[in-house]
Amino acid sequence: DGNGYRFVSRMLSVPATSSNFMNVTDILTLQTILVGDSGVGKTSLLVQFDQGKFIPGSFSATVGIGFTNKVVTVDNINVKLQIWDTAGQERFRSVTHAYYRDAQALLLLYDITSKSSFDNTRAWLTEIHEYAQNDVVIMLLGNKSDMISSRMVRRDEGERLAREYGVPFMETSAKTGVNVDLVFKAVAKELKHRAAQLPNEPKFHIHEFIQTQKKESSCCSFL
Ligand SMILES: Nc1nc2c(ncn2[C@@H]2O[C@H](COP(=O)(O)OP(=O)(O)OP(=O)(O)O)[C@@H](O)[C@H]2O)c(=O)[nH]1
Repeated sequence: DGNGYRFVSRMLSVPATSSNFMNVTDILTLQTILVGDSGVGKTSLLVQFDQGKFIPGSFSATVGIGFTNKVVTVDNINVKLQIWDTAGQERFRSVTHAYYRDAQALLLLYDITSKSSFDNTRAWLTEIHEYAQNDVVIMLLGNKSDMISSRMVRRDEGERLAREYGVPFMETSAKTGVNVDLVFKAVAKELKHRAAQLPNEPKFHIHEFIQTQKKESSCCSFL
């Protein structure tokens, strides 16, 4: 429909009852896109979310763009997340811009061990504002939170930047899986509530949800 949300109804061999109707027949398809500098861990985050695993030491930069479909259940509704994994390298930028427009959610990653990847989030945000929809859900993610001894960006710096951007923030680790499921769950919940708000359903607040659910690794206050 005009909102860019697609509902797919499947034929059922079992009769739909009021209790199973929403979660069996309706799939809400939502597009999410991962952006950020090359090497921040976009592909690794997606692999961890999709397959629950991390392949260490194998950095092969994404060429162009790829996608993964993953169904998550949110408030009894199956939400199909179509997650686009973009190449961080500059030379693929024009390819990936074309995908911003169709995204309902956009995850902007930096690497907590790389100050430049953090500084570059400003440039990424400028691109996002230029190419993405105005109401796109944006989340700022500081990835590689397991690499405590190499940390170059303090957690409070990430928090401050996210406040400035007016977007939710989390530190994640594609290696250990910390907060990875939560990222996608929060996105799916936010988008589901926007697309299908039931009459008596309380409003969903993504900032509060993340604040209460996220796990925080010990941060290096001496930095
Ligand atoms: N320790 C640690 N290493 C990570 C983490 N996430 C990614 N890595 C490593 O960082 C390197 C780059 O990860 P990728 O997932 O390929 O990065 P990318 O952002 O997809 O890179 P491009 O495809 O070039 O844009 C790989 O060697 C990963 O193993 C993490 O959370 N912790």
